[in-house]
Amino acid sequence: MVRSLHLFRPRQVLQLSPRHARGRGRLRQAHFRDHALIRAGLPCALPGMRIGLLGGSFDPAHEGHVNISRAAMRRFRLDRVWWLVSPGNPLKARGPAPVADRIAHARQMLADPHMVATDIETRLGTRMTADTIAGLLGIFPGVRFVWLMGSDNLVQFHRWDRWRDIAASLPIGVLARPGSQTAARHSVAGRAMARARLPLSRAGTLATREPPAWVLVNLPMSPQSSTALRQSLGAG
Ligand SMILES: Nc1ncnc2c1ncn2[C@@H]1O[C@H](COP(=O)(O)OP(=O)(O)OP(=O)(O)O)[C@@H](O)[C@H]1O
Ligand SMILES: O=C(O)c1ccc[n+]([C@@H]2O[C@H](COP(=O)([O-])O)[C@@H](O)[C@H]2O)c1
Repeated sequence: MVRSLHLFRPRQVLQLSPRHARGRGRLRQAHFRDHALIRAGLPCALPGMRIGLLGGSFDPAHEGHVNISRAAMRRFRLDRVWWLVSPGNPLKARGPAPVADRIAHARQMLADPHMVATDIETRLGTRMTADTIAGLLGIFPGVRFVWLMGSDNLVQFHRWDRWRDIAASLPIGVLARPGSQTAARHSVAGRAMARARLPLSRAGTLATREPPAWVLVNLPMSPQSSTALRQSLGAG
């Protein structure tokens, strides 16, 4: 574990340097003071590995998250899926449960060693996905990251900070969620990225595609949601 990382304040840790603008995409790769130090507290990843990043509040984690992670591994031929348990969604007014509690519960949900629940955003001091991705691209050069999201997230993706830069920086795998596939296809981001959409038959190549590239896959869907779980816990 990286203890000394917490001595840095987030702004000091993440410095987006123009000199680091090269790379696969348009997000400037983050220049961290000490990549080795930060990497020591993160999961291991080697150049060439295909890693899916599932960002979320996980408040709490549920079978729907596990279901799409398994599907993403299989359909996009990923080596790993990392859950990025968010310190707090920038678009959600209500703050989630403490991040340590959410991570502990998320880890209990995961039995597959190829999937890990991480506190990467807490370690990097990032909240905006664009900053998190810039950080990871800088720390893990050569790793083929894929951003994963449920189709409900694509519907409001155009409200995310620098969403076009995110789409230009890594491929995106969208997994069907009940009730939102059509809205996702017709969303602002879905229409803006229409020409970069891959046919389903190419989903297995997603991780090696130059961004922008995305695909929407169907799967046996799970109706689970954290909101419903919180409500049933509240009612209980
Ligand atoms: N049942 C599901 N099917 C498909 N995708 C899902 C499902 N549940 C969550 N996701 C996706 O997982 C990611 C993280 O979701 P999140 O942690 O917000 O869970 P949630 O159930 O959507 O929570 P909430 O109800 O609080 O909004 C998002 O990309 C979301 O679209
Ligand atoms: O960067 C942004 O502007 C942004 C806005 C909304 C959501 N996100 C990310 O989207 C992911 C899903 O969030 P959530 O709360 O719907 O689980 C999570 O990683 C958030 O940090 C990111």
